[in-house]
Amino acid sequence: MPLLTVEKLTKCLTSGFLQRKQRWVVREVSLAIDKGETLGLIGESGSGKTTLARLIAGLLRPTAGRIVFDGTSLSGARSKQIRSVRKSLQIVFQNPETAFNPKMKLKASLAEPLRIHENPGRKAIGRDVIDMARRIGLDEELLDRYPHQLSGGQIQRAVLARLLCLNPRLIILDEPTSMLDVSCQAQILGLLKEIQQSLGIAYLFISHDLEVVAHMSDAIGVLHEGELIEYGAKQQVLETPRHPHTRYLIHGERDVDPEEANPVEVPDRRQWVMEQC
Ligand SMILES: Nc1ncnc2c1ncn2[C@@H]1O[C@H](COP(=O)(O)OP(=O)(O)OP(=O)(O)O)[C@@H](O)[C@H]1O
Repeated sequence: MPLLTVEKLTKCLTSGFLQRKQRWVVREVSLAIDKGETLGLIGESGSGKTTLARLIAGLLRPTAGRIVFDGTSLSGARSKQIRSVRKSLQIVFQNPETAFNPKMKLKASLAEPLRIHENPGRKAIGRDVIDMARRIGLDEELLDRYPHQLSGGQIQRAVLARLLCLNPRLIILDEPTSMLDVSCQAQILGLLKEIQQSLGIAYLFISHDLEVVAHMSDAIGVLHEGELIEYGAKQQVLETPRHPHTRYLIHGERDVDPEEANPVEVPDRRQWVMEQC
C-alpha cells in the first residue's frame, strides 16, 4: 500500500456576491507516493501546486476527494488519531524565514513542535534539537541567534532540523530552494537526498524548475490549470511525454495540435509500477 494516496482531490473557490462564480483551483487530482520515494510536481505559476500541497498538508479543506496517509483517511473529523498521523506529514514552504518567530532564538523555535507533540522534559528537548541541528550541518552556536541573523541556507536547514525532530515519514517541499542562490540550492538538494537515504522519508517535491525536479524525483506529475495532465515514472515523463503541455515545459515549444489538446487520460500509477516490474 502506498504511504500517501490522494483520490480525486478537488478545491473549488467561489467568488462574487450577487453573481456567484465558481473556479476549480485543483480538480480531481489522484496520485500516490510510496515510502522513501520522491514524487516531483511541476507546473507553471498559478497551476495549483501550492493549493494542492496545502490540501494534502491539511491546511486547506478540500471541496471533494480523499487523502489516505499511512493507512488512515485524513478526511472528516479531526480526531486524536488523525492529529497523530498528521505529525508524520510535514510541509516546508519557499519562504523559510516566515517559519520562525522573529522574536525567538532559534533553539526555542526548533524545540516548539517537540514540546507540543511529545512533551518530554526540557533537557531532553534541548539535546534532541542540538543533535538534529548538528546532523544537518548547523553549528550549535547558530542556535543562540535570532532568525534575521542567519543566511537563507542556514534558515532552510533550521526548518528541516525542526521537522526532522518529529520523525516525519513524508515531507511536502514547496519550492524549498527557489529563494536560494545556486550553490546554496545545490547544498540543500544534496542534504535532502542524504536525509532521504538515511531516514527513508518520502518527498512530494514541488517546483517550477524542471531540471531540479528531474534531479530529485523518481516519478513526476505535471499540473496544468489545476489538473494533473501527466503522471508517471521520471524517465517516461521526460522522454516520452504524452501531453502537449508537458512537451512545452520540456522543450519550450507550443506545438499544440487542437486534437491533442483535449485532456489525456492519466494512467493509473500502479499500472506503470507493474509495467516496470
Ligand atoms: N485563497 C485564494 N483565493 C482566491 N484565489 C486563490 C486562492 N488561493 C489560490 N488562488 C488562485 O488559485 C490559483 C492557483 O494558485 P497556487 O498558489 O496554488 O498556484 P501555484 O502553482 O503554486 O503558483 P506559484 O508557482 O506562482 O506559487 C491561482 O490562480 C491563484 O490566484
